[in-house]
Amino acid sequence: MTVTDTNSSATATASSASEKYDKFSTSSSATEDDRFVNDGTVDIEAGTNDESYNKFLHFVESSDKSKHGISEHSDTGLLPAQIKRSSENSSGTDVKMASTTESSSNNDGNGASSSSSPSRRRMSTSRRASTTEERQNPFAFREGNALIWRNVNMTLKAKNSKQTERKLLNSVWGEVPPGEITAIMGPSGAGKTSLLNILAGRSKSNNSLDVQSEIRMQDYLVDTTNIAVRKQIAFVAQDDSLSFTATPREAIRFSAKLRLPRINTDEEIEVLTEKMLSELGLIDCAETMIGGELIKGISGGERKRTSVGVELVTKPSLVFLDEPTSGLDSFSAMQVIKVLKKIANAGCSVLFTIHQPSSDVFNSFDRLILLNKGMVMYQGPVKDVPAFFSKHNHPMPPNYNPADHIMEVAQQYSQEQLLREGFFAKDERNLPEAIVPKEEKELLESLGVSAHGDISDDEWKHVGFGTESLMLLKREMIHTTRNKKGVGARFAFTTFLSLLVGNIFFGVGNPSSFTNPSEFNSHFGAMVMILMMSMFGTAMPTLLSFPEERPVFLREYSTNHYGVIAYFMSRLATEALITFFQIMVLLLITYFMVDLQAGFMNFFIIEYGLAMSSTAVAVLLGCAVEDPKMATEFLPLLFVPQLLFAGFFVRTDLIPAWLQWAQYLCSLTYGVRLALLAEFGDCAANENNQYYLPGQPNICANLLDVNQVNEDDKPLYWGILWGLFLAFRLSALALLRKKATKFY
Ligand SMILES: Nc1ncnc2c1ncn2[C@@H]1O[C@H](COP(=O)(O)OP(=O)(O)OP(=O)(O)O)[C@@H](O)[C@H]1O
Repeated sequence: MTVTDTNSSATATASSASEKYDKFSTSSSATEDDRFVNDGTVDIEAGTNDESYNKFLHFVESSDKSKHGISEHSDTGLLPAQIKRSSENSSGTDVKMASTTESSSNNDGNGASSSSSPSRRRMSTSRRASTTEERQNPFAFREGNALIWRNVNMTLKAKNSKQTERKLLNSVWGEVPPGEITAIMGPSGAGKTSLLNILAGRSKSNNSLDVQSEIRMQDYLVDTTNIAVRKQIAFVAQDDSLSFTATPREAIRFSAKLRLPRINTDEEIEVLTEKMLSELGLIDCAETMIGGELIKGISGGERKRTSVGVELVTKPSLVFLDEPTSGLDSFSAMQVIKVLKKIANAGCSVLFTIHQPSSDVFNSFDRLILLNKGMVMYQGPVKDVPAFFSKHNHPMPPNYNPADHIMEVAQQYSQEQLLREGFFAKDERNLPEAIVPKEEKELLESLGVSAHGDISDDEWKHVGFGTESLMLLKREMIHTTRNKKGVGARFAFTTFLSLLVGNIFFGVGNPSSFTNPSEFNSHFGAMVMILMMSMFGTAMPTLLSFPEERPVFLREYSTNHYGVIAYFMSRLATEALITFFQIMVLLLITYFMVDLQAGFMNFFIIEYGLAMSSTAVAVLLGCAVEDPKMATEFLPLLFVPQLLFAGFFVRTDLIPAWLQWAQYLCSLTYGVRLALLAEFGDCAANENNQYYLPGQPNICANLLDVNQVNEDDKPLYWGILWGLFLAFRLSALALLRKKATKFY
């Protein structure tokens, strides 16, 4: 496939768009439009044409600022705490939001300047024409979202009266303008990742931490922990949570297909994917599996670049990256930074943390936020760094990496001395009052306009539930076939254990050689053993695999790949298929070796129902725990109650009354009852059965009686078995959805 450089067209588009911005910002129409309600918020529903936006702009800029202030009556559910704080802090003056693209050259580390507000301009654009060429271009123009923050505080709470609280971030402030790349640097432990996580909505107050922040996208006050807002931010985390059986090409294509509007054809997505791979130097390894602990795959650097590609291919307008160059050699690091620059040139706001950049990499940043012990030591354009450090007694040594120099200053001198020398400038920006959107929809409409052009609402939407489910299912199937070690081990163990059980209980199911009751007990024992094998053999891998795949799911869900239901359904379909084959293997060996009496298919259906039902419990437990190691701790919780309440160690009516309800949660109980009816139902009904011993009671009937099995209750047993399946699956779905939405 040929890959052409289309960046020039992106630049051309960008400049035409900025002309458009300028035109908007000089608009003089001053009448109040019907779309603007009295509190100054905009009614998106009423129309989004440019003329209306011009009016809105003029209205915003000329009317009483208090109209745009923070409304105590906002029903968005966003930032109730911050609404109050913002009202208190707000200057109420008529100064526009700082745009750092034109920062003054005598910057004193506070990066504030006074160009026209990017956020106001941003509101004035509509979806533009979208061409195939644009859709195939990873660097097509998009309308960036300025991110501005202040008063970001993070405090480690004191655990007891002897401890004191520890400020991890102290009144941190800053901004990420569209069209620029902003690096966060600082010594280890300075708070870089903490700041990035707070801005990206991935950190929130909890028992040990107190987190406060005031974050704006454009002029809108936002709660980035709100999942709807968080989905607007592309985030590349430090740990690359990628599906380990996918290839870089598949991972990037998957992200593009699910996250770009449906107007993008498969062909366009193919070209886009190839361009992204080429830009990131991933063509050579595009067909190699990403790999993980069990499978050797692409290198760490290639994995990192794949993570970057997965996010950038969606043409985000705001992207955060946590150490995108860690583990990369200087050439690859520069390659990544160049791609970030191109994305920024296309209108995106880019913010990332970085450790020890080379001087070339450092000089290619537009802006720098230098954190030291949780405080902003410097904030502003990178080109102003040498002058700033010289002015404050630490001139750059000649021929020295500026990044090394500023890190040395930050680490060698005490915070008090640096304060005396004039570092740690206070936030002197004069921000306008923030707008609190009336509805979440209003905020999302105003932030969500992107590079996808002037297209209909239908084409603008992402792919639907059907495509999401199919793509997920396809990926799950590929994962299963490629995960040879994992799936292979599952089938190998099943075969081995089946052969073991088959040999130990060889022929015990055949009553023709029956001479004494102990042989009958072996028959019953073999049946129960096969049931337990099918149950634990399928539930255990599921319990362990769910937490393993959890980081991938959480990343993809929180970055708008698909919904929880589509994910859940595709997992269910894959599990159902694997379970089918696993039970088939198990029964093909044990059924015939043990010589069971129930019909093969009859027994298969019971085994399958039991396995699916027990897997549902495993999925629920798997959703509840956060890491695979913790999942192994949960294994006894999966097994022991099943054995206790199954009825073959102790009759269920002998269990204390206050605990008897638990038997209805144990699928093994009902699997055993159904299997007993299938295996021994006929002989229980027939006094002269093959197990008959003269002078002895009907032992088949006795076995059913001891286990409280009643032929008439068969539909009830099936109902409970499938009812448990449904109940546990739905609970797991609800839990997963809750966890995904509250993922920090
Ligand atoms: N959840 C937490 N509980 C306790 N302390 C925390 C927590 N999160 C961060 N910290 C502390 O906050 C400080 C800043 O951590 P952070 O990871 O943000 O630093 P960093 O600048 O990214 O460091 P590095 O460059 O080493 O990754 C550290 O001292 C860290 O121990």
